Parts: sequence; structure tokens; C-alpha cells
Amino acid sequence: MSSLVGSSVYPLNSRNVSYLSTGNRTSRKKVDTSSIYTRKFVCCSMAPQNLKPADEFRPSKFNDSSLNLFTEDLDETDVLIECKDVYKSFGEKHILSGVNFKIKYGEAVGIIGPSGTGKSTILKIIAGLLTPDKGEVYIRGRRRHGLISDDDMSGLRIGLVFQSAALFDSLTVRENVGFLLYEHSRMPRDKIQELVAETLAAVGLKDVEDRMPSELSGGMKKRVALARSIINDTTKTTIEPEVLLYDEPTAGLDPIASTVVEDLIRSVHCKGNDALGKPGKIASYVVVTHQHSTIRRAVDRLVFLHEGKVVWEGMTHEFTSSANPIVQQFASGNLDGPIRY
Ligand SMILES: Nc1ncnc2c1ncn2[C@@H]1O[C@H](COP(=O)(O)OP(=O)(O)OP(=O)(O)O)[C@@H](O)[C@H]1O
Repeated sequence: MSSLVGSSVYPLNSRNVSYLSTGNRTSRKKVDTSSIYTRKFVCCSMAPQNLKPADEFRPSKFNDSSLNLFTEDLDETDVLIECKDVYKSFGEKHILSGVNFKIKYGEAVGIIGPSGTGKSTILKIIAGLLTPDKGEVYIRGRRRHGLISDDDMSGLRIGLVFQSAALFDSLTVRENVGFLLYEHSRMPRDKIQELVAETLAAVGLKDVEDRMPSELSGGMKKRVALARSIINDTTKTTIEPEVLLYDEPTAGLDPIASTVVEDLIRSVHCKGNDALGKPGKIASYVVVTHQHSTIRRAVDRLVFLHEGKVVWEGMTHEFTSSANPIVQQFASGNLDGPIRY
């Protein structure tokens, strides 16, 4: 699927057209959202009701390096997302056949596995873009029913960062990054403008607010899209934990550009520091990737999907030394082994 330049999943209207009024233009802009139509369903960008403040929710045991230890006896209150026996078919094609895994608060998890094994599909199910045929997805312990809509908040902000930038071509960088806030918050325009500049600075961009996407390099577009994913309504009294789902963020990038993106992913995580030196705001993230550099650099724990099931889970450093023949074959790229193409 697309590159880091993704964008969070927006609470768009059910039409394919949205109108953006930024207050600093003489007319409202008509934005064709059909190219990102799936985002209208996802939405976890509006603050859900009855949320605990993030600090109250944050498990104290995860304030240190124990974050990197995944154990079966984890405290269930630490779990942000759980996939329980998830099945998904497309027509006659059975893609997911009982997927089980949990994502804890503070985790940086990679989903890996052979092509066509359903990695992007499970990401879309978590994001609410697809519904499972069978099985359940729990978000902070609450079962998700169907697709997410603006009225069915999950209690957790979830953003899906598409592989492609998916920026609105007809909007400036400022309007792209502030889109959600212009559309769905009561924040004053000047405050949004300030927040957009601050969020862009957090991903290492300055003085680009008035540019159009066509005036940006590929790497800059990725940063703008990431800024759009992490911008938050600061007037809300509750700050909910946020999860970002990245679908192949480094696909098609050269090794150095990949490193930049991998570091950016780390920098906006709560355990990292953004370009302004402030702690990142993303509680947990999941990266679907094929890239070895991304596996090594951007995630701490891996979930290996094969033939519709999780066949291995472990820490990143355990990946290359695993005795599991499926993992061994995948790590070495060997043609011989249980994975057949
Ligand atoms: N909406 C859809 N309709 C029909 N088939 C689909 C749909 N989405 C995915 N598939 C099929 O499901 C299978 C799994 O797709 P998915 O993109 O989840 O795999 P993946 O593991 O992410 O693959 P890759 O690593 O190659 O990106 C593929 O065979 C794909 O063609």
C-alpha cells in the first residue's frame, strides 16, 4: 500500500466532497475527498466522551524499559488493541483465519509476513475500514461493532498513515495539516494556524505552510502527512492515547530516505523526542513493513503473519535467531522452506 506520507483517518462527511473554510481565504474551498473515501468511516480523531486523561490511563509499569518485554500475563488494562480470532475473506479467498494478538500501551510493533498474507487487511480492520467476518477487535476493552463512524467513538484515537502521501492537492500545507481542526473543532483560526506551525516544526519542517503539495519533495510530503496525523485539538480537556498504524511507510524509498522516515516514526512516539525536543504524543504504533531496516530501526516487537494466522511473535532482536523455520526462511530470503510462492 502507500508510503509514510500517510494521513490520519479523517471524520469526513458521508459525501465525496467536503468544503474547507480556513478563514484566511475569500472563499470556501471545495475538496474532492473521493480519492480517500475510505477515511470517512474511520475517524477516531474527535475526542471520545468519557475518556480518562492519558496520565491516568498510562500504566506506571510501562514508564521504563520493561516496555520492551511482552508477556502473556500482562495486565489487561495495559492493552490498547486486541484482535481476537479474526477471520476475513474476499470472495473465495480466505485471507485471515483466526488472527490473535494484542497491542499494549507504549508498544512499537511491526507486522511482517509474506506478500498477500493479510497484513494490510488486519491494519484496515483495526482502523475500522474493514469489518471482520468473524472474531472481534477490542479497543481499550470495548468491542468494536462494525465500521467506525463519527457517532461510534472507540475511546482511542487511531490514525492510519497510508503509504502514499494522500494530501489534498488543492489545499495548502497549512490547510492539509489543519484540515481536521478547521472542519471539526471550535478552535479559533489563529490558534489552529499556530498549532499547525508547531506540529510541522515537530516533524522538522519550517515555513512551508503556504506551499501547495506540488511544491514539496516526496520526503517533505511524508512529513506533512505525518504532521496531519498527529495534530490534536489542544482545547479538549481530556487527552486520549493515540495509536498510529503505518502501512509500509518505507516502501519504495532509498536507504537514506528510509532511515529518515524510520527515525521520524520513532520521534513522534511517546518514548521519543520530536524535532523540537519534546516527547512524542503517539502512545503506540503498528508498522506493516517488508523492509529489514524498518524492522530493525522502527519497531521493538514483531508479529509474524502467515497463511492467515500469527505464527510467531517476538522481540525484534529475536527475529534473526528464531528457530521457527518460517521465520528463518523469511529472515534469510531463502527459496527453500515452508513459505511457498
Ligand atoms: N478489498 C479487497 N477485495 C478483494 N481482495 C482483496 C481486498 N483487499 C485485499 N485483498 C486481497 O487479500 C490479500 C491480502 O491482501 P493484503 O494487502 O492484506 O496483503 P499484505 O500481506 O499486506 O500484502 P503485501 O505485503 O503484498 O502488501 C491479497 O490477495 C489481496 O489481493
